[in-house]
Amino acid sequence: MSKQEKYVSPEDIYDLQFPSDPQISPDGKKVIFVKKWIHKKEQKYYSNLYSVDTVRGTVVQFTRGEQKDIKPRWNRNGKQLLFIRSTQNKSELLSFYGGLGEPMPLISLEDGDIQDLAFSPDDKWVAVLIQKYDVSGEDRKKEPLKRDIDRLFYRLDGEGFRQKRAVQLFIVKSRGGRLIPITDVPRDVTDFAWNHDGTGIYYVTNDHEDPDRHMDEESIFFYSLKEKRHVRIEKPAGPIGWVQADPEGKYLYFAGHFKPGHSWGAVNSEIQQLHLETGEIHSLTASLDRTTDMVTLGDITPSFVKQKALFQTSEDLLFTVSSEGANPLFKFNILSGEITPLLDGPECVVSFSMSRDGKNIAVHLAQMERPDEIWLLELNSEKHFRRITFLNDEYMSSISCNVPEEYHIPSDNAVIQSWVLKPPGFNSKKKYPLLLQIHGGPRAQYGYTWFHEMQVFAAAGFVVLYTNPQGSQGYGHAFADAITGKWAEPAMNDLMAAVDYILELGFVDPEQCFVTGGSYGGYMTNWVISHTNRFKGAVTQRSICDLSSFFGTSDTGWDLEADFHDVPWKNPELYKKWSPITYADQIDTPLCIIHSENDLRCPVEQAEQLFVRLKYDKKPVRLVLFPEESHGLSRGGRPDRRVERLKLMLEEFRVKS
Ligand SMILES: CSCC[C@H](NC=O)C(=O)N[C@@H](CO)C(=O)O
Repeated sequence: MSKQEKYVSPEDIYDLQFPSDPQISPDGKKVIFVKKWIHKKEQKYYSNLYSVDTVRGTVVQFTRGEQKDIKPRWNRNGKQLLFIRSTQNKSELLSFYGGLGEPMPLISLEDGDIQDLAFSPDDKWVAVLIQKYDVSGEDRKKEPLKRDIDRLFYRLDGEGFRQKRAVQLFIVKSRGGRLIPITDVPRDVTDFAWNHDGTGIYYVTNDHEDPDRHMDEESIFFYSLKEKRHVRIEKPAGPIGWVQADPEGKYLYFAGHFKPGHSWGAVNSEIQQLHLETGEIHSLTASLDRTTDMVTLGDITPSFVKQKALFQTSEDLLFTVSSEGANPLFKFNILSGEITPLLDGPECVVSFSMSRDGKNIAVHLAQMERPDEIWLLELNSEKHFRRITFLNDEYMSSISCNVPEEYHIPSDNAVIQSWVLKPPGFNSKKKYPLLLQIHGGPRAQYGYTWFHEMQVFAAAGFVVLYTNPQGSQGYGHAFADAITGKWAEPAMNDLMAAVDYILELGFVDPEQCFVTGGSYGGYMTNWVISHTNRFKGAVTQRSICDLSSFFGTSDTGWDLEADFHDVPWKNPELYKKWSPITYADQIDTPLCIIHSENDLRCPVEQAEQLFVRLKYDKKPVRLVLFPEESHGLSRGGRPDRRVERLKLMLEEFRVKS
């Protein structure tokens, strides 16, 4: 087989390299990053730290072994590097001092998980977030005799029954010593930041008296190390993504909004500047009408990464937003209020870090042309952006694949950004089968990432169409909010407009159109096939078909109230109207239902209901369940199950085409 004849296959996830979290040294000379890898025999993911020299480009493996090494963080003089290591039985905060030798443990826990860390401004202390377990040691693996549930938010997808002990903030001396607890709050501390001079720490928690019914009403506190006192920072109610102190100590910055009670993502998360003396709050990013959350979806690119805004100088704050399939990097000047783009190409800044002088910025970048790599933005006399890792080049040169083409498709009230990925060796005179992919969220976006799943289908001969219909994030508040109270409309209209548009181009066989989607995308797949017979086959994944039962069985199902402004027992008709299962008798499209047995976000009962209903009616339906897996099977599930899922979808569509 010649080099050009090898196409992307499901098994290629074993060949891909997954870099993330680049942390540039204060002098800008090297970047430490995390590289995730798959242990094929064990079918597990591990991660190690690597270092790349920003001048010579040499890459050195910093840590080795079958563990998860994450969150490398430099101190300010660049002499110490801390990171978190998780093994089967331990969670450790490890320290490299002087860059040589074996890392030494600062904290070693067998009864808890270390989740995050940050050096104090003088480097003498480290603040850490830790979740201690309810039970430790071997007992953790045993099932209890019974479970007494006394709260609404008692399970979390990917985790299971929630720990009773919340995530708390601690500090420890950076050279080692006793772990000192800072918080003892009933709910998780979800973010924190040292203040400008290291005399205290800001932290975020939900201290609402009914936090589970008010998950988007979070508070910020300041803990003074000298006075040993917690003070609430007054602000209007609303969710908070992260907090950041300013270098002068005058303001506090955080990401969020003040419209609680809205569905997640329907309102933009904006960067808020709070004047610490007057309490005045001002949104820095309102004029952009974009969310600062990273909501671009991918199956090898991480989504929903928390990236704080970082001060480049005492006047310039750097931050990212999600916009039109991209995640540009912007600079906000505190004095002039001017916002200037630093990176605004068709690409996604997933995360970034800065050298001490702010002139070198290490970027985890996603693009459509290649799987994610680490890049360096140099802001000296001229702006220079260059790639400094080439981890996936060997893989990319071994396969033949296309870059998606972008279309802007008119629909009733909007223009829908869409991408078409053509099969390798595409010939416009031929007619190809079409696969419409529908994303979940719903307030998320497809965008400029190299998407393994899309490439697999293109390699198998499909024209893959993926779009951001109304309800997606990245096009402003009104666009994201357009599906509120409805969910299926106007998204259905937009999706069909996109299919019609592509059919008009003449290279798709209208008799060979297929549809798939996951989560909300699965909901829309169910909706599509219960409202049109134009598709020859469908695969619905981790889907929702009955909003009413979803309300009570999903880990956060009651959040639907924010979307539908009502609850199912008071307005059953509304929930029925927008539930695809209501229209099940209209489904004639052959359907394959894929669901993970441990999906707590869209519980397996959703798949079961749809399957039994269609099977009872003798409709062409197949149910494929994946044991042990949670909602995130397609991007973080056991590797062989990820491969199997793709293979079975290919088989489903191939048999029918
Ligand atoms: C709002 S109900 C649950 C839908 C789910 N949202 C968050 O978990 C969803 O659509 N998820 C997407 C995006 O993460 C998915 O692809 O799983």
